[in-house]
Amino acid sequence: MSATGSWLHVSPPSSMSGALVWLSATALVLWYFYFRLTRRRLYELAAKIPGFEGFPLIGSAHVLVGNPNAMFETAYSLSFNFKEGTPIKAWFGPRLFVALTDPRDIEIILSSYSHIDKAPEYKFFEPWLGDGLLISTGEKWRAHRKIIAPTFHLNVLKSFMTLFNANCRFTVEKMRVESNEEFDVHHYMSACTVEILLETAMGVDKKTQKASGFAYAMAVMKMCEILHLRHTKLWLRPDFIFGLTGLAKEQIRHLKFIHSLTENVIKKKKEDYRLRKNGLIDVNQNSELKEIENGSATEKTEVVKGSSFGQSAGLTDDLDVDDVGQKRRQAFLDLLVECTEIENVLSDKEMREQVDTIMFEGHDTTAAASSFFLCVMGARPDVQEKVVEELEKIFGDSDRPVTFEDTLEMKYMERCIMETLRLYPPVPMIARQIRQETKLESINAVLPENSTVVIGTFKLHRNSTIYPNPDEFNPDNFLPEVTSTRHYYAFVPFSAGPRSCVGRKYAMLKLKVLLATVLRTFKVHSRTKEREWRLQGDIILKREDGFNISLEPRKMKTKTT
Ligand code: HEM
Repeated sequence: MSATGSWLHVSPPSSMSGALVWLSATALVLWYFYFRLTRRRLYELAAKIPGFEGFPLIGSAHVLVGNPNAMFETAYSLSFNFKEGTPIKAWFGPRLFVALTDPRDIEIILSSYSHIDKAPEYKFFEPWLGDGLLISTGEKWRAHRKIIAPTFHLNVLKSFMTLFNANCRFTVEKMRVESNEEFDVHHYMSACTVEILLETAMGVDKKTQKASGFAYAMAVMKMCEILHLRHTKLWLRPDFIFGLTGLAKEQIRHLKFIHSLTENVIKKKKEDYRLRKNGLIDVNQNSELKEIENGSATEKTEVVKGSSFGQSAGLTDDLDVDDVGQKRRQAFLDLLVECTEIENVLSDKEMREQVDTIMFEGHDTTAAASSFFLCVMGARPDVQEKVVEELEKIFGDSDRPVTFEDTLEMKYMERCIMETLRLYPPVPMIARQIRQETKLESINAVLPENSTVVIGTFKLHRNSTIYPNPDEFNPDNFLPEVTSTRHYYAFVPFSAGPRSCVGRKYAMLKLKVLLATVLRTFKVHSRTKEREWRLQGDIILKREDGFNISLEPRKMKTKTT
């Protein structure tokens, strides 16, 4: 017998392993008590919040086991077990999540500069968006927001009108091939919104790009699916496990493609900048913007009523500051290049992160919004006819492009866009990490430090105590006399407060030009009623069954330029 064998013989395996099991169990119990003790305050505060207690250790994580696409609808139906507007808690492993759907509670979080930290779930975006505006926090976020917000000022947006029109007309012409068959309109909307972003905020000609807008949008869609899986499947959260899966390889492939587009855009822009600096190409590239800056355009400053979302109820923020004439206004990437090349306030890496962020946030959200809008038009011919009547009043028989002034007249269409964003908010929820105990308004309870707050936008927008018949599409929900009496935080498709969407005015203007161009050209039909749509909330709200519509031409070809 070997020496090892005799040693084993002296200490029988059963008693050895028994002792080990006993020791481990004792250590585990002690650790568990210590763990509970250090979190006593968290449990005390959580006990006052209604919701799901779940099982020991895993909480409600078992709910996440099913089909990730069905999860959104499952969570929504579970919320009906509680009184409308009440905060709802759920434990996922040791983490406490509290969903807020009362406007008063939502205001406490969104209006505050203390609650600007994003939840840890946003970190899965990092390989893609780095520390861009969507994810960053603290001083970095503040400094970058100050640089970026003015690039979406109304005067910059007005200078994009020609490009909005040209790209929307181009898309509409492409859609003619669909004849009367049903097709997924989201494909067209996402390609169009990517290309518009390239040509406006980024200021590059889409034809100079190797990849098509559609290919970019598809890679983004795949990335959202992967991120959604990481959010919902707890075992995919640790990087080392995720790294072993095929999904990680897929992610690398999609990111390579996505980043190559943004790198190309930046390269092109920097080349143009250097040529301009050396006087080799025209400095006044964006002549429309130049005209507006010089004051040769119709008006210098104005208060825009209606079309400029976010100015209601007297609430202004960094997008609404009107200091035109004192500051030179530039489009997004023009300014960022100057910040890296001249002012040195932004590194190349930071610039790329912001370009990736704007490319993602700026296209997928508006693609979803415009697709939902067109599906609603198909499902509600009565509403569609009223939108078209308004367009006919504005344009008559003319085939002319949409002007900024026209968009101010599209009041009914604007209400329909708002109503679409109410029922189908492209960002159906937002999550923040709470760094200090925070008293709630709707119930006598306090959010514990380090809990995760979920702003349940989709649920909030369908609260029957705020919106009568909440599931019915009713543009009158946005009549001025109705909105003026509603809590400002009862409608937050663009979030609100200091971290609200920087692109909201851009989005509203682009949506009006795009949707007016489609509806001036086609009558939209849909075979399915809204109640039959299957919604999927993977980062951006979508229709799992596809945004299927068919088109009937209203008139002859539109001009493509
Ligand atoms: C219908 C269209 C849009 C909707 C519904 C929408 C919605 C939102 C929401 C809800 C947030 C807050 C997200 C969070 O806190 O997790 C947000 C942030 C943001 N959005 Fe949008 N968005 C839209 C269009 C755009 C466009 C067109 C752009 C840019 C061109 C844009 C750029 C951004 C950026 C950069 C942020 C981060 C802001 C910050 O944290 O300071 N969005 N958006």
